[in-house]
Amino acid sequence: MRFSRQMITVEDALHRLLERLGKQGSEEVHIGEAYGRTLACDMYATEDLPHFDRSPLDGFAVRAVDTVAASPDRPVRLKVVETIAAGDVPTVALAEGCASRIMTGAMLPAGADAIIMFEQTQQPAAIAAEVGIRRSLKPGENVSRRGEEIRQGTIIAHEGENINAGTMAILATFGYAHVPVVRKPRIGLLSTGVELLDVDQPLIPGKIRNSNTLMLSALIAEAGGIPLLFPNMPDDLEVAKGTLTEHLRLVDVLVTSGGVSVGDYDVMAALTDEPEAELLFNRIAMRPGSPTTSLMLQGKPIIALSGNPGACFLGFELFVRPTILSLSGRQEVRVRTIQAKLAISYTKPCPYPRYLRGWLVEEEGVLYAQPDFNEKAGNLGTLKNSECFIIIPAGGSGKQAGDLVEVLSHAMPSWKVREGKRL
Ligand SMILES: Nc1nc2c(c(=O)[nH]1)N[C@H]1C(S)=C(S)[C@@H](COP(=O)(O)OP(=O)(O)OC[C@H]3O[C@@H](n4cnc5c(N)ncnc54)[C@H](O)[C@@H]3O)O[C@H]1N2
Ligand code: MOO
Ligand SMILES: [Mg+2]
Repeated sequence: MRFSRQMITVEDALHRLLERLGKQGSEEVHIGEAYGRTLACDMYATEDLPHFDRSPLDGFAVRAVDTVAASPDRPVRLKVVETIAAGDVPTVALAEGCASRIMTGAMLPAGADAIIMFEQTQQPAAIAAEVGIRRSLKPGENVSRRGEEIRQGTIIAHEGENINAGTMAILATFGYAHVPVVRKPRIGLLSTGVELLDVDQPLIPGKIRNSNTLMLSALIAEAGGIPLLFPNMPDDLEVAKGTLTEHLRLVDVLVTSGGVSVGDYDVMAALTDEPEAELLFNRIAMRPGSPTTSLMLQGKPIIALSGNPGACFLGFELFVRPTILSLSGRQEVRVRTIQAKLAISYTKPCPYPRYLRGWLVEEEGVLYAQPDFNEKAGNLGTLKNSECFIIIPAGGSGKQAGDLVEVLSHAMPSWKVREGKRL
């Protein structure tokens, strides 16, 4: 199977993987820890919002009927009976000809049905016993009514929603000190290859330092998973079977780097031929990273990324990020693209869609996709500048500068670009 591989599309490969993912349980976290997590159930308004009639202005609470005759030339004079600050409960009900000083956010006194802002009154000092009302008001004018924004019992956030800063605000408003969230998936991570040295080891001929593990660990955490780093694995099939089986007990998904091609020591490819492994895919119509592989072992998915750093990075965005989002309970996990104009021509022919690393530039209101010149799968020096993948479709002779291309942007995640109608 490692040599006679069946090629499938990126979409089919992702589908095969996603349908094998289990469901994560939920946990309660303090709201201070909830940012970026996924809500595990629908949340409801525990009260009306606002939960009392309140003033949106600094001014006077009045009875509109008392102001009917008011004009700038002939202000109506009302007796000031109370000052109400935000947080106070008013103690005096307004009788005919009376007004209360009231601050923004404060509760309306009984009898009041309109608010006039200070600027539209004549009132020399804060302690004055009278106020001149310089215009007439309609009943209800400038009053924030109880429940006008949200009614008690309404759904305020849905299961599967990402908890962003706005969600934090609404959950806090309704008193949710603890929030039910989907448990973060534990993503095991290891690199294969005897050529790999640790970051603190001196270079010796033929060997390289392991850069993929740290890169992937950062990406996993950023995507919302808990990375569990395991030691590098030698390219030995029997060792691999034992080691991976052990690791899989501790994680929800295992991500590996390297050993997926047809080389003599490509251990992850060899593993897919073993009876205990169930192959999901091992050849994808894409460049780089066509040998990216996935298999089930011990009932759990392994995503085996290419060892080439550029291909490894792409494999993460196409397969691991959606896996983490899906396990995190997110409803939108599909890798969606946006359109931009290709900044320079790319004419290298390719039998499969090619994902060029690059970045987006806005020039005079037009979005351009700028490919990196250093796009070989084995190159890693410019990975840090790579903010998107520019998709050059298969066949033909590439794309010309100015042509519209699909772009998969991880700096501006395309899964955050909404589908559907504008308001
Ligand atoms: N005869 C063929 N050879 C290759 C083919 C092919 O179709 N036929 N495909 C090529 C393609 S495409 C890719 S992609 C690579 C896939 O390689 P592997 O996933 O098997 O990865 P390795 O062989 O282990 O390593 C490849 C490369 O990456 C370096 N590497 C590995 N791990 C790390 C790490 N953790 N950090 C940094 N760099 C790493 C490794 O030293 C190699 O240079 O196969 C092609 N070959
Ligand atoms: O597709 Mo490989 O990923 O060329 O390096
Ligand atoms: Mg190899």
